[in-house]
Amino acid sequence: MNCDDTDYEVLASQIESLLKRPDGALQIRDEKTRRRLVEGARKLAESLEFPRETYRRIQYSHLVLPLAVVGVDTGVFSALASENRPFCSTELAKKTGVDTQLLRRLLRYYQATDMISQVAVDTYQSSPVANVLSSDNHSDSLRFTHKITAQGSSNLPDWLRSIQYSCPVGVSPTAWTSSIPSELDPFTYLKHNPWALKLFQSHMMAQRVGRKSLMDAFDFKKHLNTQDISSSTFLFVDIGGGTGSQSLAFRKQYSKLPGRVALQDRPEVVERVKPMFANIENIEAEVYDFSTTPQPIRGARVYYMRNIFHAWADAKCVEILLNIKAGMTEQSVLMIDEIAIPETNAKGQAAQHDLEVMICVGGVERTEGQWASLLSGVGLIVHEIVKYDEDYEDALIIAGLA
Ligand SMILES: C[S@@+](CC[C@H](N)C(=O)[O-])C[C@H]1O[C@@H](n2cnc3c(N)ncnc32)[C@H](O)[C@@H]1O
Repeated sequence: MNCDDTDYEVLASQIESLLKRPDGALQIRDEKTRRRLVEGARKLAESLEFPRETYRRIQYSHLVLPLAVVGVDTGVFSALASENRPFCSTELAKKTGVDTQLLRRLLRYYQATDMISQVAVDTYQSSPVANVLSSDNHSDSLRFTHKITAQGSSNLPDWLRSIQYSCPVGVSPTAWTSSIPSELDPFTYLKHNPWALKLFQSHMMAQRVGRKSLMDAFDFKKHLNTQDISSSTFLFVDIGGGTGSQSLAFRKQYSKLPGRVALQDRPEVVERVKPMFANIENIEAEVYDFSTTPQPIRGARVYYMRNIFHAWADAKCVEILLNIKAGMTEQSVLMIDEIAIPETNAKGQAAQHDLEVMICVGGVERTEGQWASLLSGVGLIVHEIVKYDEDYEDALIIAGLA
């Protein structure tokens, strides 16, 4: 027994027996408890490490992403996930065309990093994570991070030195575009590289899987000014709506409300979305540039923007906000669906997103205070900040004309 009364032998045995249970996490029904355990176990594991072990963990972290991409590209993960049974390396080599000797080394790494499990000598089985990595959106999301964000993060030390460690918000080229290198701004680069746009859109969708949905957490009907709504009223304008997931979710959830839903985005994005909207009533997609053009739809009830402002510096956000404000009337609200970072104890997810947008687009995730001052600077007043997913610091910032 230790002096702090914790019997570490017993604790270690309990943890080991929990780990032997198949699908252990699924047995914890209470989500709050599950998340507390995830966070507690992670912190405990890290606090138990000697500094030399932490150093090695950090040093070898660069292997995880490229090796996961190899697992996706070779079809190793999807081959394992195709059946709920173990496979030996020769069978997997036949299925994937990967040399058996190389495959054995890869499989050893995947089991050591818990991407798959090993059930006997030279015998491996899929795991929940390998099953997820086999899905198209997640595979492409990994490829996006590998081909784009990771190029920028490798370049980060040199890039930050080259800008004398100044705050890189709005700095162009970004850590990523200077690594390609490209003179194009990030979104124009995507336009000229359809392969990258496809990966980016998959990344956007995969990032949201399993996260709390705004449509479930927030009752738009309660906040919508539904007076005088007619079939021609614009209810929900999804500015920079991307793949259309939020426009579609809103239309589905409020199918009984009369009125129109519109998605606005760049031409190459609208072109992809239009066929998806073709057979759905009261939903449309139009080309609109929020940087240069005053909002053409006047008096919509909700102007909704998810993950837009974090790509831009304050000066550019002011231009975008003034363009939206030009369309707003007293009946309108602006709803910004983004991270609002707390001043203390920000979660890892939010801190990671902040660096991702810094690297890729020279952007920034803002604190609640930064949101309020940005909006008041253009004559908009924050009515309410609804935090709907504490783990990601996801928030809905609702503002109206001052
Ligand atoms: C990070 S994505 C967010 C997409 C979507 N709102 C979501 O949350 O899934 C940013 C979106 O802004 C669009 N965008 C970038 N610059 C734009 C501009 N000047 N005018 C209109 N849309 C723009 C991009 O094409 C992309 O679809």
